[in-house]
Amino acid sequence: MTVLEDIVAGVREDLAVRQAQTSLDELKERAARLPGALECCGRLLSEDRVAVIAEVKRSSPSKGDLAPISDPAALAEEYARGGASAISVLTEQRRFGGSLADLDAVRARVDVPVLRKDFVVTPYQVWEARAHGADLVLLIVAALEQTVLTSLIERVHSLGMTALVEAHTADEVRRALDAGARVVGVNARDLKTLEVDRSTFARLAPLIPDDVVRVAESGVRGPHDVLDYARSGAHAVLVGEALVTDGAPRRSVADLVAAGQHPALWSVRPAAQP
Ligand SMILES: O=P(O)(O)OC[C@@H](O)[C@@H](O)c1c[nH]c2ccccc12
Repeated sequence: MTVLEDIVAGVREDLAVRQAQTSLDELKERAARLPGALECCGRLLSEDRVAVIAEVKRSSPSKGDLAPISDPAALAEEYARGGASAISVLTEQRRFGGSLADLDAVRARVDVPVLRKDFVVTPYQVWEARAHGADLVLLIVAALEQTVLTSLIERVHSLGMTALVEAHTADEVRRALDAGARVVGVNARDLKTLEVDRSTFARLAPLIPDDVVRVAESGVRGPHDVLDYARSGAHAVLVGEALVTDGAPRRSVADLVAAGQHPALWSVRPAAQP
């Protein structure tokens, strides 16, 4: 069994417990009472800077506990003040220590778009995301059959949210695009082995057309990695560990945002020139 299969098996067990507690109709009623999801593609596609998506991440299967996050909403607020374009909240419990309560807390505090980061394999989880105020939902190509991927993307979009469709290989990028993804994330980490290879984004980005948002995920240690990803065509970067393990999240995000506006990017991003 790969790490990914193992995680998804645990997610399905936890999901069965929640489904027994909260019916789909209840989720739909909750979702109907909320303001609509925020538009995300335009924000992330802005041509004059690289958008930073900052992640609330307590632990990871590869590193174990990363940081004690006593107040996820306060952390998210610091990210937003530092200039984050969106906040990613891990809601997977067993390996990442997250929860829907973390998503609720963050949603209540910030005005920027919020991403539900989990191993979504059923429409119920998409409704959950919306009922808890998410604007974006992660869908991992490697965890989904093509027909399921296509229908989950349609479901996310039909609820007014945006799907961040994650790929790690050329074949997965093609599947994401075939399935209708408007935002494609290239994860430098192979979820089957947990190994990180930062060159993955540069190899796969050319397969993603310009009107699709290209997100570089994982492995950003600091501003130089943002610059590298941006030079390879990233519209946005998704950063977790480096932000939660450093004591100054607002400044760290601001440094990444500044790197994404660096003059060295003017040649690859003509629209950024003054
Ligand atoms: O902590 P990092 O290396 O900055 O990575 C963040 C994010 O990309 C990573 O958490 C992630 C990317 N895809 C995922 C899918 C599930 C869980 C987690 C992830």
